[in-house]
Amino acid sequence: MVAPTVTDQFDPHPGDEPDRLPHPALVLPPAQLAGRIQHTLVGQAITERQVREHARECLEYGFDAAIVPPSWVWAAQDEMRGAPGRVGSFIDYPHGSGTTAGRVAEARALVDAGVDELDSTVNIGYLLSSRYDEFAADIRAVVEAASPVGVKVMLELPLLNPRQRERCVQAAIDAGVAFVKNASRGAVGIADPSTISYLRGAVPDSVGVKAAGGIKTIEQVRAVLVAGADLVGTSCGVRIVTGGGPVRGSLYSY
Ligand SMILES: O=C[C@H](O)COP(=O)(O)O
Repeated sequence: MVAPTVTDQFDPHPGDEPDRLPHPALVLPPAQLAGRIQHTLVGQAITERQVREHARECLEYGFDAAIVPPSWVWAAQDEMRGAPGRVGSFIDYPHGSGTTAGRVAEARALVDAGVDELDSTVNIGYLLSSRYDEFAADIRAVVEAASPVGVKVMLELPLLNPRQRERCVQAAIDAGVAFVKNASRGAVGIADPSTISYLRGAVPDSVGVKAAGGIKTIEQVRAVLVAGADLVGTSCGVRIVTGGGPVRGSLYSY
């Protein structure tokens, strides 16, 4: 599930000294970074028409996956039937304050529905209450329920102090997550390169890093990829790769 790094797929001058080359994320045109973007549709009033349009956009621009609300996975899958696109969804979004039993049931239902990708909130309230065992057990339960689909956990790092960040990341690693993600959405905090770089340094190479939260420009995408992100989650994928289109996203809708 861990994607190869951007560097793996780009060698503009074979034989040159690698350290003399700019990072590929800085020089590739926006359309060629679409494969790093998880095209995300979140919100309270999402309609079938929007989900189907979102799935078509995923195919048209070559995004890594279309991420849609749990109840709409079937519609995205239907729209992408026969095409190589991948469909993902999210668990207990956006707050992560549901019961472990409910989150486990949601994970199982989504896996049974055939999702390719799963992002999960974590119960950050447990962590902030120093209930570390409950916090870790909840992540483990979701990871086990989702298997064999890997889980990306949204760690809500902007809400945590440095010690809490360490505990949070370690619990995710110990639970066997596939990816760590800095935050669930822009309303929690805008993804910034220093946080992504922290995450990249805190997890082993076998764990991917996804940057998300208020990413609305190609410059932001380039910056988080250079900082070590493997994937970028954003509600503004089309705008980012085309330079036009509406600004969307949880930053404004929550
Ligand atoms: O993983 C993707 C996030 O939900 C997108 O956050 P955003 O709505 O702030 O772009």
